[in-house]
Amino acid sequence: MNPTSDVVARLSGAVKRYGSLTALDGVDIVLHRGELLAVLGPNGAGKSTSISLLLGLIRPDGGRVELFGMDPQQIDARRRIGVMLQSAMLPLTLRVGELLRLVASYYPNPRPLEESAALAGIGDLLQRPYGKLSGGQQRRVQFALALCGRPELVFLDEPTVGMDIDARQKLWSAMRALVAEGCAVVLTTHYLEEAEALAQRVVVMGKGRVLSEGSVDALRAQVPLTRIRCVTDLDAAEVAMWPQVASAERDGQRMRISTNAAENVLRRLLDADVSLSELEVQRAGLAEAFTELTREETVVEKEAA
Ligand SMILES: Nc1ncnc2c1ncn2[C@@H]1O[C@H](COP(=O)(O)OP(=O)(O)OP(=O)(O)O)[C@@H](O)[C@H]1O
Repeated sequence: MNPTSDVVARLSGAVKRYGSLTALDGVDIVLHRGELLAVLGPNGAGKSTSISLLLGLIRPDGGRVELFGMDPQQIDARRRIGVMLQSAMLPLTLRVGELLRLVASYYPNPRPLEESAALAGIGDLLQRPYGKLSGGQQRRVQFALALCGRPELVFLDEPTVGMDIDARQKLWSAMRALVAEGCAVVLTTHYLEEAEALAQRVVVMGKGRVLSEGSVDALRAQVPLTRIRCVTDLDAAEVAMWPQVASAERDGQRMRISTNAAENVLRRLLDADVSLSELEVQRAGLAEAFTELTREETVVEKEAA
């Protein structure tokens, strides 16, 4: 277990209501020094609301919010964080270098401008007016602004939306570099492969609650399925009846099988069809675990209704 002194941010039983809508219904989230926590969940799950509470942008109707053990609205807590939200309202006429200098000046021990620019991959944009940049370039500048104060904790709310694959990969390496420095990162994303590639821990939210929390591996283990794909003449309906086969479907020449006992099913497949070819075996990923977790919530809701 991490000692309490390692905790950089915490929501305890956080409740937030908007009129009759309960956006957060008793949310517990703890973030430790130097870890990347991915917060996942469908639209409206409460991810941004949780971040807004931790940033002190809104106040909870119940529960507690702590940033470095302080109220998030305290300036001493705010000086230790960097933020990249979904919508940034930045002066369009300022040049990127000027923006970086301005934001860095709010912090007691900022990075040198060149270092921030290099980390975010915007060294060639410093002389350009912010308003003249493409959407993806503006996102990279916003990332540079989030890290220029040498923060101990960075909030990244869907940071790679609108980025091409190259820019996304670069941002991933920059996030890894931040974490390697000991910076904690809270990342919300709809790209599950992003969480899978970067996160030490994942929180899955749904309808204002935390549905599941743990390492990517632990989450994936909640769906202990393996996918088998191969070219075979076997009858899918027959294979679907085999013990430990969850499903078997035909997709043209190929068959797709889900199982929780891959070795046994593979042995039987190879025995049953000596001409079987193009075999692929893959563990279920975070995407499947996520779908399963958020689906269960719907089932529980139906049962409760
Ligand atoms: N200022 C507000 N006034 C009224 N309702 C709000 C407000 N902010 C959020 N909500 C509601 O609270 C719930 C949670 O919203 P939130 O933005 O936290 O979800 P999210 O998980 O970040 O979603 P997304 O993935 O779409 O960004 C939603 O039902 C949303 O409509």
